[in-house]
Amino acid sequence: MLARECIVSAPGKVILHGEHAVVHGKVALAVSLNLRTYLRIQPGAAGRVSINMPNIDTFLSWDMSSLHALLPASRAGLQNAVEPDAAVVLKLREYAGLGDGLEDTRSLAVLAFLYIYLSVFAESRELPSLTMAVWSELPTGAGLGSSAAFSVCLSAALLASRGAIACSAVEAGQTARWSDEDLELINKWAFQGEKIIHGNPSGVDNAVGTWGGALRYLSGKIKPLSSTPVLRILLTNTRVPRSTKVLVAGVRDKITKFPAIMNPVLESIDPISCECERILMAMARGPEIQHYRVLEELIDINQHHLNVMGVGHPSLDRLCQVSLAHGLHSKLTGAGGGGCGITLLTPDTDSSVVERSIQELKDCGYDCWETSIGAPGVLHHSPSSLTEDVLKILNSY
Ligand SMILES: Nc1ncnc2c1ncn2[C@@H]1O[C@H](COP(=O)(O)OP(=O)(O)OP(=O)(O)O)[C@@H](O)[C@H]1O
Ligand SMILES: C[C@@](O)(CCO)CC(=O)[O-]
Ligand SMILES: [Mg+2]
Repeated sequence: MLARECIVSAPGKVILHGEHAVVHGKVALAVSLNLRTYLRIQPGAAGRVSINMPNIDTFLSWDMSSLHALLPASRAGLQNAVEPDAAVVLKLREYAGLGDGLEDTRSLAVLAFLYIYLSVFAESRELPSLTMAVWSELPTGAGLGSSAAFSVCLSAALLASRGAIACSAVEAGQTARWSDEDLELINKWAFQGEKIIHGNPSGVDNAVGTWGGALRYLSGKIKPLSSTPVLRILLTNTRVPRSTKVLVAGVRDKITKFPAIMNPVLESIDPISCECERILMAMARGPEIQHYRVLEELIDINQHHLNVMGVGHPSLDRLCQVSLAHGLHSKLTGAGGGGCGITLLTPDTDSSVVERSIQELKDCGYDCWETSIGAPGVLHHSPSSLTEDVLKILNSY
């Protein structure tokens, strides 16, 4: 049985530049979003573990004795988040009665839960009864880091329940952050969750979900970009469903098939991200309209590269065309193949142009809204710090 309930949240993210290339050791620039995933675990009915994930229409409950049989034989220790191996994942799949289709990414959330739950409690050999509920403001599987926000929440809540990171009660109406050391551990386990959901993640999405703000990410090295200008960004969800796991695997296959063509494309995306970072730093010292012109060009150049990598989609081409007709520049964000795109709004963009663009994109059947970026990373919540809507949803399970 758990000692008490634990409520956490983590933000989604927008990748400005470097998606896909970052999986292959190139730089990515990413920022957190003001849309969050909320997760609560609380003591459950004795002898049962129940998970409620309304965003993906998944509600499951297991008997504790059957879960005990799945505990890994080795106890690698909490500090060394262990990579899920294929045999373990297969065993969990069979246990949960899940098919092995690449397409059904929803089932991967169940696997991520089982894997982190069993691993985190493996050492104590005592599995607690619990009930988990997750609710997200993020569209699922649309390029805004919903899988990472979910994995970060899962990791934080389970580590806190295990007593592996601080879990003191939060004052009414307040939220609390964890120490850097605790955040490192949350991020390590969230990365394992992402491995189950993405196959071969770079780690950039879970880093943003954990630390929040703006950051530069390169091969596991995270550099916070503390002085970035306030950028106005339009987010468009084409509502075309896609799976990051499938898209990342597709890019890997293309690189294997055409290394001499694809490696230079990756090499060329790297300086796009670096140039963007340089401009953002210059803008933080004093933004000029010329900086925005460069950012717009970088967006166009990167979008072409992403198309060459095979992660474009006609719905994203349409987003680029519609926004460009109003003088605005867009690119896909996240894994592409549908999902979301970003459009840069500049100080010389008239508000009527923004309104017309939003309307035209909505007329295409897309969701479109101006977003705000730079939200805090993973948070520990008191129940009264949640909005009534979120609390109502979490309380209904
Ligand atoms: N709120 C949620 N509840 C349960 N599972 C979730 C939730 N949000 C995301 N997931 C899991 O993440 C999967 C979607 O992850 P995927 O990586 O394909 O998209 P994304 O993270 O939204 O986009 P990107 O990786 O491009 O930023 C879902 O199918 C599900 O397994
Ligand atoms: C496509 C990708 O680069 C970003 C997905 O948000 C995958 C990853 O970095 O893990
Ligand atoms: Mg994802």
